[in-house]
Amino acid sequence: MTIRVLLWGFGAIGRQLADQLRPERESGAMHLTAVVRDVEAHRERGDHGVDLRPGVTNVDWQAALDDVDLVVECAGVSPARQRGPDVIGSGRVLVLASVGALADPDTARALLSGPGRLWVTHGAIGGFDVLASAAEAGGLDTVRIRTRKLASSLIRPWMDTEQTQQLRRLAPGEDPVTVFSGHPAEAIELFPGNVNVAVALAWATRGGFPGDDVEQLAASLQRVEVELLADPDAELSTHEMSASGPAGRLMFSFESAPSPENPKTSGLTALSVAHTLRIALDQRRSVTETNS
Ligand SMILES: NC(=O)C1=CN([C@@H]2O[C@H](COP(=O)(O)OP(=O)(O)OC[C@H]3O[C@@H](n4cnc5c(N)ncnc54)[C@H](OP(=O)(O)O)[C@@H]3O)[C@@H](O)[C@H]2O)C=CC1
Ligand SMILES: O=C([O-])CC(=O)C(=O)O
Repeated sequence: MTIRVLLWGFGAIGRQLADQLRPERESGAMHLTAVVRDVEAHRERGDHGVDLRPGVTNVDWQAALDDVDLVVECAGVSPARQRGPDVIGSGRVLVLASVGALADPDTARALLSGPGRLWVTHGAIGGFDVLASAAEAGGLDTVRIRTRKLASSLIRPWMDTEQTQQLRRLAPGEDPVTVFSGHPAEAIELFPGNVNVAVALAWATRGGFPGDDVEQLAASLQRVEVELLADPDAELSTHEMSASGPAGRLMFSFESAPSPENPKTSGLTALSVAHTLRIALDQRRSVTETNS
């Protein structure tokens, strides 16, 4: 049986993901379709073995959804908030790359309340098994993440001229500039393409029992502390995480090669999405077999 997967977002992550899924595509186990805003422009860039179809209007979107079994979001926090609840509402599985969408409590509630199933990717970072185990046992008091990226990738339209110039002029060898310090929900509003990892960390360390997810996540988003640095020497995106409490002191450091197509995004993200998608498919298969 061929599983029909919809890629929602066909940029750096979507294209790298399509390449990662080559074995499934070539064996006929999976068929990939991507909804894009400009089919011709994407065709010129190469389709990576994926069918391209327009995804501009609600009608396009609904038709695409009707034709697939499972959706992989790699479009951005704002589109994930806008259409993610429809995917879950349709009863389909949704694999989420823009984990920052969960920082909004209404979106989190909609994405977690079914009837579809949400899979949250670990994205550009990891170590979530041990962090989740410690958090579930009440073993963490502090959870921190410090992310360093190239200054040019952190310039945002809302910055004033002075801040924009400061980031533009930051030269190799100079001290990094802190562009954000606070909690993930505020960070993701300001830097939606850069700190999904911080919301993913809050999700992983929410603790509690299944069923309390939205409330636990809200508390966890208040506990996680985020620092985002514009670093002129950050050739690789780096994420340093630390957590401490009765469980001990846990430290993780990630220096990830950039995505082949988008230097802002760590290449590990698409690998995480491929891994999560394969787990989701495996689980779906075993449920189908049990029910048949
Ligand atoms: N969890 C994690 O660790 C990480 C998560 N991310 C998340 O993944 C997202 C995608 O990253 P990346 O692939 O590098 O980004 P890109 O900018 O390379 O690609 C984004 C794609 O999404 C499409 N898109 C954007 N807005 C919409 C919309 N409103 N409706 C439909 N399609 C849309 C774009 O379409 P078009 O081609 O038409 O412009 C493009 O194809 C990021 O925005 C971020 O939220 C990223 C890095 C790490
Ligand atoms: O790719 C990365 O290094 C992390 C990132 O952009 C995000 O979390 O949004």
